[in-house]
Amino acid sequence: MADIVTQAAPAKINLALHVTRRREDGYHDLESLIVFADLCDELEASLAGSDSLIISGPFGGKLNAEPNNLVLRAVSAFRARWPELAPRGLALSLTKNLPVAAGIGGGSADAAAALRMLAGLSPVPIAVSDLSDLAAGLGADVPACLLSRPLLARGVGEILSPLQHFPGLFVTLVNPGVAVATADIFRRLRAHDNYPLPALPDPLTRPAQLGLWLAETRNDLEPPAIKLVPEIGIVIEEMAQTAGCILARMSGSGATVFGLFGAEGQAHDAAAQIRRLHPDYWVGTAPLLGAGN
Ligand SMILES: C[C@@](CO)(OP(=O)(O)O)[C@H](O)COP(=O)(O)OP(=O)(O)OC[C@H]1O[C@@H](n2ccc(N)nc2=O)[C@H](O)[C@@H]1O
Ligand SMILES: Nc1ncnc2c1ncn2[C@@H]1O[C@H](COP(=O)(O)OP(=O)(O)O)[C@@H](O)[C@H]1O
Repeated sequence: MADIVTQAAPAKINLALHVTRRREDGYHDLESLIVFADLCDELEASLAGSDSLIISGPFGGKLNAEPNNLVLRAVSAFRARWPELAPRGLALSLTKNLPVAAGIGGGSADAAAALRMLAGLSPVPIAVSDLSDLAAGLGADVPACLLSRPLLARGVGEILSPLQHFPGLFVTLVNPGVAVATADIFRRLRAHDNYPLPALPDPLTRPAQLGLWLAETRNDLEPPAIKLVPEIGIVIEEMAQTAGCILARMSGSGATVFGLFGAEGQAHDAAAQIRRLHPDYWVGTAPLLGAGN
């Protein structure tokens, strides 16, 4: 093995999210168009006698390197499944660039990055598809994060259909600095039986096709989240008014809001505008990862 291995953990964005059913187990069936932005946490590791984790970066202070950290949970789950294929210990270092409990799946992306890293270190090949059930056991978003490419997610997030085509687009992400617990938003959700997503254009290659489709969709978690954190609604309105914005919406259970743009310059201008209005908010801009990833 190289002395140090690295894995990027890209931010997840729910471009559309319809909640279609509340299940007996308390979870909800969803239909979601999920994409990933080239804005990432970074996971690094080197071989060691036992596992350890240090956390740094802009949001490192929001997390503890305790056994319930999703990176360590992913390593434990992998080792329990394939004891003979996992290294004896890993000295892990996580650079936390993404806000925590923000609806962009940072923790899920970190867990998925840890699983991909361990699969890559295994002396016997392990396909990403072999990691899916381990991933689902760590969180509803982890299977999607394993793939980190545009996809449709169904069930609680474990039934995945990767898209073969996706237009080149840019996002501006804005987080008002309020952590939102996913379970809290599902608990506040009143309408559980919403209509499913409309069929996607096939092939989906042009931004205009996607824009028309998105106009027919929603994020069903947005109303309860705005009730809890009114800043979300304000940022959505501000983002929607920026030049070239194809869609302004909340991702996941919030509180991060995204603006979708066809041109990088438009996404940067929107970011600058939001930063002027809210100098204390986290604002990021990036291209979306394509279907070829
Ligand atoms: C809502 C979504 C949309 O992508 O994203 P986030 O806002 O968390 O980023 C995901 O479904 C979240 O995935 P993830 O964050 O991995 O969720 P989990 O840890 O498995 O679940 C946290 C809690 O959310 C609720 N939950 C989650 C997923 C789901 N389909 N139905 C639910 O009711 C459950 O109460 C669960 O206890
Ligand atoms: N490595 C990690 N990064 C972020 N959150 C983590 C991590 N490990 C555990 N968590 C916990 O997981 C929860 C969800 O975090 P996150 O994935 O950032 O939010 P969301 O699912 O809303 O996008 C938080 O309460 C956080 O404390």
